[in-house]
Amino acid sequence: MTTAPAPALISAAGVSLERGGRTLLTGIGLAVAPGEALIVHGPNGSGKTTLLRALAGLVRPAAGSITRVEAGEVAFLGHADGLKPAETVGEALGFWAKLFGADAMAVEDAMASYAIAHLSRRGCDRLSAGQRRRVALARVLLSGRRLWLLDEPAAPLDARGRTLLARAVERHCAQGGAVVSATHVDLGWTRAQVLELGA
Ligand SMILES: Nc1ncnc2c1ncn2[C@@H]1O[C@H](COP(=O)(O)OP(=O)(O)OP(=O)(O)O)[C@@H](O)[C@H]1O
Repeated sequence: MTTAPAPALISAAGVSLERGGRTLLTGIGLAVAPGEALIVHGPNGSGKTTLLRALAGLVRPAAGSITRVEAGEVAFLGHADGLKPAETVGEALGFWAKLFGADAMAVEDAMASYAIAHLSRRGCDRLSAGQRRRVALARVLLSGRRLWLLDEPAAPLDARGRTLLARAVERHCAQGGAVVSATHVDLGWTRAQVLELGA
């Protein structure tokens, strides 16, 4: 007996997107099932962020349809890291852990995943751009949500940070999660599907 393939966590069919009255993208179709990653690649201004925001339900398509798992299963990381300057890294991750129902062990794991344990007592206003991004990515990990939508997750990350991100994505997919990421840099996710947007 053959088992039916798992339904996609997110899919889009015939999607058109507009910004400022201008058509940006047309005929976009995609499907990302549990265990899969999709990279949306393209140069500056090609519409990657707009597409990611549409996939997250933050922008309404001008045409076509987008189907995704319920909002409580989606973790969206935009360009902004969303850290409070007055909090330390440990306080921030502790707050989110509580919000997501994660325990102290999960916080430790998330910090270890992005090699930020040594920053636990540092104020978020005293982090470098790459360190802030690592903390924001640790928050995505802590969320325990199945579908990650990541907009330029690696832009400020160094080579080590990108390797850690690739490993976290691989683990997430191996556990039945799925990831869609917009990027104009090489993420090194060798098994990901790629959707190439034009200039
Ligand atoms: N609020 C807005 N109003 C009108 N046009 C916009 C708005 N935001 C973005 N655009 C335009 O939409 C196009 C796509 O922008 P978008 O941010 O989706 O591209 P991107 O591929 O993510 O770019 P980048 O790599 O620079 O982040 C650009 O040409 C941009 O000028």
